[in-house]
Amino acid sequence: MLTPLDAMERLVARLRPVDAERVALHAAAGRVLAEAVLADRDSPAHDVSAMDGYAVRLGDLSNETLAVAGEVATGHEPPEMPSGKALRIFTGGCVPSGAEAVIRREDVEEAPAQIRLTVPAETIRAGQNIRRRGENLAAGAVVVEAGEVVGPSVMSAMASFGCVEPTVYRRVRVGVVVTGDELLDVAARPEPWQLRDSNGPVVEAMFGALPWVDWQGVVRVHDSMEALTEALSEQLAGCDAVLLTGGVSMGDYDHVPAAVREVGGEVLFHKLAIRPGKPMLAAVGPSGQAILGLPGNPVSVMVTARLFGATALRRRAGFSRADAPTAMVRLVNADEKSLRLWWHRPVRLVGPGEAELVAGMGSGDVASAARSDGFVRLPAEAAGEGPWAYWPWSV
Ligand SMILES: Nc1nc2c(c(=O)[nH]1)N[C@H]1C(S)=C(S)[C@@H](COP(=O)(O)OP(=O)(O)OC[C@H]3O[C@@H](n4cnc5c(N)ncnc54)[C@H](O)[C@@H]3O)O[C@H]1N2
Ligand code: MOO
Repeated sequence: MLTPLDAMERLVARLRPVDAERVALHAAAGRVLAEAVLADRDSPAHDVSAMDGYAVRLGDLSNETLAVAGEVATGHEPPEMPSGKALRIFTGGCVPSGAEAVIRREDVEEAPAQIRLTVPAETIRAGQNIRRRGENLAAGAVVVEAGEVVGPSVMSAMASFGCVEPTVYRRVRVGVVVTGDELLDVAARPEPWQLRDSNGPVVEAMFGALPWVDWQGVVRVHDSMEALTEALSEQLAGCDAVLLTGGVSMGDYDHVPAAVREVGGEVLFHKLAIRPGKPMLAAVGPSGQAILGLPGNPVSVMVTARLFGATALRRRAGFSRADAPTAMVRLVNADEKSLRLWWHRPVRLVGPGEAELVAGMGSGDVASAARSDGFVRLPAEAAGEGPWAYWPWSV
């Protein structure tokens, strides 16, 4: 049986990013860059002061005191450096040509029109407290590669380098088909043989509000081949990725594998060496859509959506790092249990790099899962405290 690592590789290899579009900078927050951001000028664009202080020529420091000729005004072209005098300068101010160092305010005694050094003149070196033009990056260089998400740090660079209308991937249209005759709306009062649909809301909570997702909604269908095929092809017509829940294992009413084939899906894998979620299916639709059949048990849906759903959507969204695990944690209450499958166990974070296993009754136990922050992965046959790869439930 396929390992989750091989399955992930197969999935990523067969999916392609959606098209790109240009958007205004403010609308690019949270979106994925489809083109690299380039520096439109040197950074910094001029030699600048790293401190509040005084710009000086080194040769003038032998004098006991130095007259202050004026200041370098912020936001203006710097004046010429006068000889035999200092210029007051502020952090980020452009260093006048001819100035060789900036002396910090706290290293001088300040009088209204002159300064006196309070540190030995020999300790002031050429270039001291000056950040050189282009020392961060030269004009034309790549600041951020395509495939990165526009978070606060990327936004800062884009604004600084005048990226007025960046090219980003368009948002990935995601739809969901939830299957099961036993399922009712959350507002319903179920009989003991019925259930409220929790998988639809779970998948929506995981992906629906992401800035790079265009949420197309959840449709619920009965366990009939006709109803399922119709719902799936309707969702595929308007989506870049469709997630199905339930109906993917061995039961007489598990129509998902047949329906996926019926609508022209090419199955990439069906059944993985994982718990929970072993019956999982992945396919590619006729126009490159990601199709995932997530096993119906609620915790299986949470785990497989977080692992394979997130990766498939990120790949379609254009992320260069589609399947990076987020962190490693050590278990503070490890046991010696292991499986011949790759085991995903709910945990609660208890400290930096530390997590606690949350006891539960398996993949139908939503009450226990609700006390966890995410899950760890133990490879087949592995046991003990780890550290293990950890995924938070939230993407
Ligand atoms: N003979 C076998 N039977 C099963 C196997 C197997 O390998 N051989 N695998 C088991 C595993 S593991 C899982 S997981 C389940 C997954 O099966 P399905 O994807 O076909 O899921 P369903 O049978 O439709 O549902 C399973 C379970 O989850 C509940 N469910 C379904 N949808 C929802 C929803 N939207 N909200 C809340 N709960 C939901 C459903 O009522 C069932 O209780 O198969 C095992 N069987
Ligand atoms: O592995 Mo299933 O996914 O037990 O619920």
